[in-house]
Amino acid sequence: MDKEILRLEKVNKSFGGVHAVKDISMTIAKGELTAIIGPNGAGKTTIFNLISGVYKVSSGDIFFNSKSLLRFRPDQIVGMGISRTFQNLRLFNDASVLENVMTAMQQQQKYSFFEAVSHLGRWKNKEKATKERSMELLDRVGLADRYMQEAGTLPYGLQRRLEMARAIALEPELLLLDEPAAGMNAEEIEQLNQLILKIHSDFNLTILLIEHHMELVMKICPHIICVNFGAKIAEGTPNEIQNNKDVLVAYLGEDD
Ligand SMILES: Nc1ncnc2c1ncn2[C@@H]1O[C@H](COP(=O)(O)OP(=O)(O)OP(=O)(O)O)[C@@H](O)[C@H]1O
Repeated sequence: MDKEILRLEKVNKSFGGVHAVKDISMTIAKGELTAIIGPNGAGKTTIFNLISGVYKVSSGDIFFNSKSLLRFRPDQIVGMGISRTFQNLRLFNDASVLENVMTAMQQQQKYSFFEAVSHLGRWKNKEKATKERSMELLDRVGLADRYMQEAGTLPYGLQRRLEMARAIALEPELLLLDEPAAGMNAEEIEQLNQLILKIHSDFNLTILLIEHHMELVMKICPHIICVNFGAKIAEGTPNEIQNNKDVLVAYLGEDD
């Protein structure tokens, strides 16, 4: 395996009586495009919430670039190089597409209000540079022609695209995508697959994505991990996963 970027070691998470994540271990190599799949309620989003520091593990450890993440807050974890999207979009609906990306980019640059007022000239230059870089990013994700539009008025598929642009604006090494295809039609999903492949190579990212629908990830993710009832039940290539008995059983009876 190439150099490891993320490792989960025997991670457990319980909410009262619900054992949502059971003894999960996994290793993601730098530059990989990996999917975590599993039926509804399998524990996928909880795994993301543990990696991004939203929840604390009940036991086990999570390493990013060989450093344990357990004592860091979510904002510190973003600063270390992990950003994410959410199943339920978190955009500034009344702000423009460009402003949405600029806000994320400025968060990453971390310049304070005092710096802004005391170095007005420099701040203006930064503002200009941020705007240019945001436009470049919007161009890469195919939203440049919509930059003035209010985010909330974009078609749903494009709102998901914008949310991805905001996550990329935080300049992550590892990008976590939480069900990026949720609510999309077949054509939007095909476009999304192309976009994920493009940002993966354009931005030199490691991508870990969660998906409920197995067939969506088969085309684009060479490394797939399947979870069910909180535990890892299979890991391998699309071909190995497709032919894994436990995976087929986990998905049997699923009607959507
Ligand atoms: N904050 C919480 N409090 C209590 N239980 C929770 C909490 N978050 C998740 N759970 C429970 O943990 C289990 C796993 O949920 P999780 O959302 O991680 O599954 P999922 O695989 O992401 O499902 P989906 O595909 O429906 O999003 C479920 O039984 C869920 O009800």
